[in-house]
Amino acid sequence: MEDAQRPVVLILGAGAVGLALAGKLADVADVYAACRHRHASAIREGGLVMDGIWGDRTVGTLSCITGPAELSVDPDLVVVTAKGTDTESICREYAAVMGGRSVVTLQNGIGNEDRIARYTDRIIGGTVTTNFAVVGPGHVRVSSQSAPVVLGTWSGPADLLPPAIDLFERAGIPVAATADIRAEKWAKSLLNIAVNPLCALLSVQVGAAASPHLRGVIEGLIQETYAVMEAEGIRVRWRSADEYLDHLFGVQVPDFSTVYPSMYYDIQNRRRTEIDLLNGYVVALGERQGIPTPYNRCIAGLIRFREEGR
Ligand SMILES: NC(=O)c1ccc[n+]([C@@H]2O[C@H](COP(=O)([O-])OP(=O)(O)OC[C@H]3O[C@@H](n4cnc5c(N)ncnc54)[C@H](O)[C@@H]3O)[C@@H](O)[C@H]2O)c1
Ligand SMILES: CC(C)(CO)[C@@H](O)C(=O)[O-]
Repeated sequence: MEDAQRPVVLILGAGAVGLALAGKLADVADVYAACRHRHASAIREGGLVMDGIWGDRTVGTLSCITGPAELSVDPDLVVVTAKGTDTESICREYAAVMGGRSVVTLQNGIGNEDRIARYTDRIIGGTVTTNFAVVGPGHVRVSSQSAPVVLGTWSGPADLLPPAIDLFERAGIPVAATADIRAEKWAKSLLNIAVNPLCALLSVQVGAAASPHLRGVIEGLIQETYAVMEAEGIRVRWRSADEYLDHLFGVQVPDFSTVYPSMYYDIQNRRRTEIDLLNGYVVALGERQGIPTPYNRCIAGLIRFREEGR
């Protein structure tokens, strides 16, 4: 980044995660948020309203754009926070801006970095284990957090990562670097595979995962995911499905017990979900490896049924 003190950051697909991030980064960077008209007009009029654990405040210094023609500067860093269903379309729309730039993705699921790689070869993969929700136009809430943001180089030179870590740190966002971002993406996906589709299907908060009625389903989802990860040579910090399930039920479910996961809002708002990047991805890899994945296949089928608006 040219000016380490006040870089220019472009957030692509600013909704719950992207607007909250933009609000924090605006303290230390000139931030442009590519978002929809309803957010852009509310923020231009009254600023971005944030509440929750990242602070209650109104941010008046955030610039919103609704298309690349409105961007008058060259960003030092691009951060993709669109849903995985929109990765391809938003990258295509902003292709001229992304070319050759350093791009961070904070999206859930597996496969976004490979799509972004069609537009730049300087990619930082990331995970964010925090709950964000859109309260209304130009208003976001950050409710709970279970781990720092984790960033790691996906492709590109060794000097790509430190400025991004430094930027997040200066903005007051808890962040850690990893040498194995591919494993980290899977480690984060375990939580989303376990709770996102169930909470979306049942219209319940994450705490419902502790119910003994759901426990067997979640165990099945995670055991299958571990079998597929093992066949693919992916090793995460929890060495076995049981070790992860202890963390899930002992730490993550309590941390997020009173919030809805992002997929819940997609089903409520009749939008496509990220199921193909989560449970659907496990099913596809299972087919490739000859590993049966009936729990994930069932859950993915139920979500696809709901995506059809039924
Ligand atoms: N919400 C959470 O708590 C949470 C936590 C961790 C990770 N994530 C992940 O972060 C990503 C974003 O999630 P979210 O909850 O912020 O989703 P969101 O739907 O609230 O925000 C994405 C925004 O991008 C906008 N968008 C899409 N294409 C666009 C375009 N071409 N131009 C302008 N705007 C465009 C959408 O309209 C939407 O407002 C997902 O991968 C999600 O799984 C979410
Ligand atoms: C951490 C998480 C489950 C909490 O909201 C998030 O990844 C989500 O909503 O997808």
